[in-house]
Amino acid sequence: MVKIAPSILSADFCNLERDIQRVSTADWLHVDVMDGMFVPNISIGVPVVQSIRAHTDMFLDTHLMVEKPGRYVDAFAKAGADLLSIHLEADMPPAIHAALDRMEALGVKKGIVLRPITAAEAVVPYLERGLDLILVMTVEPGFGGQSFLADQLPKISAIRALIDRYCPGCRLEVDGGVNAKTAKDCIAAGADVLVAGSAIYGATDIPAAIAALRG
Ligand SMILES: O=C(CO)[C@H](O)[C@H](O)COP(=O)(O)O
Repeated sequence: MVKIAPSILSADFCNLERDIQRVSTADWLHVDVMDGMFVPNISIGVPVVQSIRAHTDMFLDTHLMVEKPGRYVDAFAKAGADLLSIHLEADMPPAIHAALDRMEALGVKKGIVLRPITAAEAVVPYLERGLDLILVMTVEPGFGGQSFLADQLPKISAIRALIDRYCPGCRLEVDGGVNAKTAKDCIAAGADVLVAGSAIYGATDIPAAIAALRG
C-alpha cells in the first residue's frame, strides 16, 4: 500500500494548522528541516515540530537536511517526530551509525536519505541494521517546486531490490517533483511512500490530488 506524505514546505506557514487539516486524507506529514548549511535554504526547526505535534496525530515523517544530524536527534525525538531521516552525506559513517543507534534508543523510527549524486550502493552498510525508511531525493534538496529527476528511477529500482533482499519491512520513499505522472514511475520502480509538496498544496482539490498520487 503506497503512503502519501504531503510536504508542509509548500504550506502557508501562517496557516499551518489549517494546511495540515487540509491534507488529513493523506497518510503521513512530511516535515522538511533545513539548516542553511547542508542545503542553501532555512526552513523550520524543533519548536515548530513541537507545535505541529500538539495539533495533529498524523505520523510526522521528519527529513533532516542538516549537517551532523546526530546533534539534533534527541531534540526532534522529544519534540514528537515519529521518524527521523538523515542524509548519508551529512556526516562520516560512524557518526551516521551513532545517530541511528540513538534513534533506536529513543524509540523513534529511523531513516537514511540519499542526494541525487549518491549511488544506491551507499545504503548497503546500513541495511542489516533494520532501517524503517530509505528516502531517495529526486531533486537537489533545498527547495520545493523543482522538476523530477527521472535519472533517479534506476536507483529507486536498485534500492528496492536491496530492501527486498536485506531489509524487508523498510519503506522506500521518494521526494522531489512528485506529481500524478511521476508518481506512477516511482511506484513502478518500487517506491511505497511518496512525498509531494506543490502537487498537493498547489491543487484546487487537495483530496483529489492525494487520491491521484495513490494511483
Ligand atoms: O525535500 C524537499 C526539498 O528539499 C521537499 O520535500 C520536496 O522538494 C517537495 O516539494 P515538491 O513536491 O514541490 O518538489
